Amino acid sequence: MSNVSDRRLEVDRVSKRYGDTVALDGMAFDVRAGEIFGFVGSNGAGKTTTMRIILGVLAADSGEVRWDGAPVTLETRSRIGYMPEERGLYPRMKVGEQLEYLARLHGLTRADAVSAARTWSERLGVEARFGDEVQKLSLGNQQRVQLAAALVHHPEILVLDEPFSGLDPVAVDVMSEVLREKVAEGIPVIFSSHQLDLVERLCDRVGIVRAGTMVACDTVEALRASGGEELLVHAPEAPNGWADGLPGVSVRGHDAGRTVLALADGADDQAVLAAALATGPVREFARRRSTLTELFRHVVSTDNTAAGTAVGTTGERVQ
Ligand SMILES: Nc1ncnc2c1ncn2[C@@H]1O[C@H](COP(=O)(O)OP(=O)(O)OP(=O)(O)O)[C@@H](O)[C@H]1O
Repeated sequence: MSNVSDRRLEVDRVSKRYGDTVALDGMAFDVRAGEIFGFVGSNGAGKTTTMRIILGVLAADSGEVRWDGAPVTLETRSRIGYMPEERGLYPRMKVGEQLEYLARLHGLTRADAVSAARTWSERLGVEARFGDEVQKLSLGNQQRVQLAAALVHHPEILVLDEPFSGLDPVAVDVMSEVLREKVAEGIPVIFSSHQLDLVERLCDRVGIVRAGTMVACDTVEALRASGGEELLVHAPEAPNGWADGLPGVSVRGHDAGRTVLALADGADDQAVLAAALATGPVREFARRRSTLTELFRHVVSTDNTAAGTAVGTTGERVQ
C-alpha cells in the first residue's frame, strides 16, 4: 500500500454499452486522495454510469477501476461512501434507525453505529428529525440524510451523484463544508453536478464529459486559461463592425454597444482601445478569462454527433 496521500482512484479506459447506445467510450481519469473532483457533462453524457461502475453496481464491458493501484473489489467497495442519483433510503424507516442500520451493514459495532448516526445527523442539521420517518421529510432534508448515509460508516472514498441538486443555499454550504473536511482528512471526493458555479468554487479539478468520454480534465484555473482571454468593450456609440480587421482580434458578440472580443496571443489590446475610442466614449474595457460555464458550453457543443443519446446540448439544468 502506498502513502495515504499518494492513493488514487483510477478509472482506466472504461467502456459500457446499453444495447446500441454507447454510454461510456474509454472513460479515463483519476481522483487523488485529498482532492475534490467535479464531474460535469450534459444530460446523458455518462456520469451516473461511470459512478455506478466505480461502485460495482454495474459491470463495465471493458476497462478497469483501481484504488491505490489495485483493482477495486467488493471489499474496497464497502469502504466507499456512495450517494446514488435515484437516492436509496427506505421511506418508512426512521432517520436514526436507517443511519444506524446502514452503519451496522458496513461492519460498525452497535455502539459505534449509534454514535455515528447521531454525529452525522447533527452535522447535517437533521438531528431534530432523528425519530421521523424519512418519507415525512422535505426533499432537501432527505438529501441531507442521504449524505449522512454515505458518511456514516467512515468511508475511505466518497462518490456522490448530484449531491447538491435541489438544496437550499444553507444546505449547500453545510454540504460543501463537510466535503472540504473529508478532503482535508485525505479522502478523495468525486461528485457530479450541473451547478457549474458551485463546481468552480469547490473543486480542485474538474472533468468535463461528452458522449461517454472525458474531453477536458484539469484545475478550474487551467481549464479557464485554455479558453483564452476575452476583452469586454462597452462603447455605446460604436457601430457594428467597429472592431473588424483589427489584428489578432475576433468578434464573439456585439449587443447594444457591448462587444466581446477574443484576443489571439500577443494581440495588442491598446490598439483595440484606440479603435474603440475613435467611435466615441468607452465606458468599460476589461480583459477576462472564460468562465467554467462558457468553457463547458464550448466543449460540449463542439461535436454533437458522437455516440450516446441526448449529448451535445448544454441541458436545461446547466446554470
Ligand atoms: N439502464 C439503461 N438502459 C439503457 N440506456 C441507459 C441506461 N442507463 C443509462 N443509459 C444511457 O446511457 C447514457 C449515459 O447515461 P448516464 O445516466 O450515465 O448519464 P449522466 O451523465 O449521468 O446524465 P444526467 O446528467 O442526465 O444524470 C445515456 O445515453 C443514457 O440514455
